[in-house]
Amino acid sequence: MADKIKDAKIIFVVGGPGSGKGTQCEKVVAKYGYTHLSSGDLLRAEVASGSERGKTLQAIMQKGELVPLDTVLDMIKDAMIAKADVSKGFLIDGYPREVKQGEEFEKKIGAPSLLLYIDAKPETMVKRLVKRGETSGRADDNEETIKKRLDLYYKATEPVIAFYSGRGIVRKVRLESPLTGCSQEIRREGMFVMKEMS
Ligand SMILES: Nc1nc2c(ncn2[C@@H]2O[C@H](COP(=O)(O)OP(=O)(O)OP(=O)(O)O)[C@@H](O)[C@H]2O)c(=O)[nH]1
Ligand SMILES: Nc1ncnc2c1ncn2[C@H]1C[C@H](O)[C@@H](COP(=O)(O)OP(=O)(O)O)O1
Ligand SMILES: [Mg+2]
Repeated sequence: MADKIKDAKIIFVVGGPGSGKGTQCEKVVAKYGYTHLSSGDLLRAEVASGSERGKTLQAIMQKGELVPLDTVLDMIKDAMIAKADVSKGFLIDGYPREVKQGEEFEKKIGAPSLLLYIDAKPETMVKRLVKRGETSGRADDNEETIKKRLDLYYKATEPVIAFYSGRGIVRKVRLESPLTGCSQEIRREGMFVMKEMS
């Protein structure tokens, strides 16, 4: 089974909570037909199923903490296998959250060819999540949990970017509005990323 995804093209999508990972992934899917797998969405689907495992996960996510590595990695792997025959590549959104998650993914599945780093200012992320919380129904889109998620992002997840920068596969995407404030260099970099996807 796992053989099916042995040579799959893998792109990690990393960024803070509310940085726009899901939004950017949708654009890449529309343009390049990659399969989008969001660790948070997979976990929320498990919670929605009402399973015992889902209840345990819900309690962790509500506090803005990370669920156990094995749980999330198994879910991603199963989802990849299910899509292997129809997929030209995978956008893995929200994973790795810590360097150890990246190492385990590479041992069990394979190495990423790119890491898209969705960068945004902390105040932008908080603002977007508070706004999203008005309608999202997500238990973690409240100010207290948002602050915890942000702290954990800087502590645990930012080192992931440094780790993969050493391999030269990190591409930074910064799309904070207004877009007119975006430098030429960043625009070019954005296009470079897209070219590598096709
Ligand atoms: N103004 C603006 N809003 C954006 C942009 N990208 C995303 N948003 C909004 O910001 C919120 C968060 O975006 P998501 O794509 O859900 O972010 P995420 O990184 O997947 O967040 P998590 O699901 O919390 O991991 C949503 O309400 C989006 O509509 C952007 O480029 N500009
Ligand atoms: N790779 C991962 N490892 C552990 N926990 C994860 C995970 N991805 C998601 N989670 C859990 C903890 C997060 O607070 C929660 C929501 O994740 P998310 O939808 O990616 O949102 P965010 O990036 O805003 O924190 O799910
Ligand atoms: Mg998301």
